[in-house]
Amino acid sequence: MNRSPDLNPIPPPSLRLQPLPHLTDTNPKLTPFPNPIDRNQFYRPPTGFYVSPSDIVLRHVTHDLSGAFSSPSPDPAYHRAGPRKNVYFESAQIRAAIVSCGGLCPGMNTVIRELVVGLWELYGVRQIHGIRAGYRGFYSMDPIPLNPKLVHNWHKLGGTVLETSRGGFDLEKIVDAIQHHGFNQVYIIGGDGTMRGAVKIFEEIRRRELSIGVVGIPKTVDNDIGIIDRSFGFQTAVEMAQQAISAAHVEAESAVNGIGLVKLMGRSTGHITLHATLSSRDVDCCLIPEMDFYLEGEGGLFEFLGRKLKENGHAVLVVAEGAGQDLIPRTDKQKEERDESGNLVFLDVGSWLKSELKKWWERDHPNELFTVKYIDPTYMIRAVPANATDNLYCTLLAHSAIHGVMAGYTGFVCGPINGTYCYIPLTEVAEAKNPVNTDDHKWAWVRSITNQPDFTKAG
Ligand SMILES: Nc1ncnc2c1ncn2[C@@H]1O[C@H](COP(=O)(O)OP(=O)(O)OP(=O)(O)O)[C@@H](O)[C@H]1O
Ligand SMILES: O=P(O)(O)OC[C@H]1O[C@](O)(CO)[C@@H](O)[C@@H]1O
Ligand SMILES: [Mg+2]
Repeated sequence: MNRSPDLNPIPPPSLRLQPLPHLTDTNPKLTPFPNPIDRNQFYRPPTGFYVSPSDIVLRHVTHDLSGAFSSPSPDPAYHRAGPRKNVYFESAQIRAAIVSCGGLCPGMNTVIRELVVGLWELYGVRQIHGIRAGYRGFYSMDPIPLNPKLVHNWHKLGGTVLETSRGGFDLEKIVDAIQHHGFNQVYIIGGDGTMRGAVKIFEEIRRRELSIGVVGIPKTVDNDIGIIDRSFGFQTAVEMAQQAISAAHVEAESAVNGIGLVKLMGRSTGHITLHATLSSRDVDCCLIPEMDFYLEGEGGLFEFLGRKLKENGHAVLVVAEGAGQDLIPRTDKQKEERDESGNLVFLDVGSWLKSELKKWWERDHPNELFTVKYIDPTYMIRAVPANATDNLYCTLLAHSAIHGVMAGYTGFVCGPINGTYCYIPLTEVAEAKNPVNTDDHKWAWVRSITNQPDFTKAG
């Protein structure tokens, strides 16, 4: 790790600045150049335009002055993102590669577009290539040359024009292909799995002592990546989920003993479900993977829904796809089933709940009307273009990534921490998870809105 005070300054003892890998760690002979933005007619950098390595962002901005909850270890701090006075690449020598991996997320195309436009306009890069269909595309398909004209309207499109895939991670073949094509900047857009793969690519590139910058741009509609404030596309997805919840509410309200059931994305985290619940106010019960629940008996889901139907005549239930997976009966084959990336394949908690609800009602209220309307908007909430806020976020992310790579940093991720864009070591992001904290005020707020049980009594 480059400990030169120029690149990784020594912070005061109360802070722990997370050092960033730099190309000069493995190639100390690399020399910096003045940033070509100096010559950019639109920017003409004013004083204070460039960010210096001593500009840092604190991970925690809230502090307890009483000291009751203060931690004895120093607070983590991160390098602030932004253009640096010096860069480690000559524009004409740059060959950049952009790849998108994993599931879709609103804003992927915006990030790609802005990487292309930013590299081209800010730094005069002309060799920019898109890698098709995720990691496997490095070694199995020809790269696509990209330019601002080609990508100019991509931010209006959902999905990823470059295409994406799961699986296909072959480290040797990927790094061989990066070398073969002469790429010296690699921009990797993806979720937690992608970031774990990016760490391996970064480490292999270091092992081979190649001067190639690797940056991860965290993409996860589930918002399951830690440290950063939130992932791009998440807000768009929450907004889309509102439509499904509203429809479920209308359907439930218009039936006798109507239940509106909505399943939302969220493999291991319930952020979409939680935020959609809090914004909608139509939800009577919110089930997330971080919280166990049970159906029968005192304090169970059926008892609660029965009470809601009696009081209001209808109820709306929103469930994250990863919730209740332990309750759904599985065959031995289903227990082993994984997708191409090794993620466990989930059973449909919505269909299962719908069928269990019907069985319960027929058993306990055989002569009363009852309706469950199940809405599964799964792909609709992520296959849309980003909203305005997410679009802006994607642009700033892409530009932050470019500035960091140009400055010679590598093996890092960019993202907002407390509203300020930062560079975070890739290894740290690949390990950090972001579960919903069911002990904090937000979850308490959900429970106060819904009055749902805490499911702590034995089922
Ligand atoms: N531990 C790992 N090491 C190397 N590569 C990995 C690892 N985990 C996942 N990958 C690769 O990363 C890519 C994307 O992984 P995955 O399908 O899990 O999606 P993701 O990046 O987590 O995105 P999301 O979950 O948001 O859809 C795949 O090509 C997969 O093979
Ligand atoms: O069907 P696909 O493309 O594998 O994606 C589904 C998964 O992708 C995600 O959106 C992100 O991991 C999960 O919520 C969901 O389980
Ligand atoms: Mg994932």
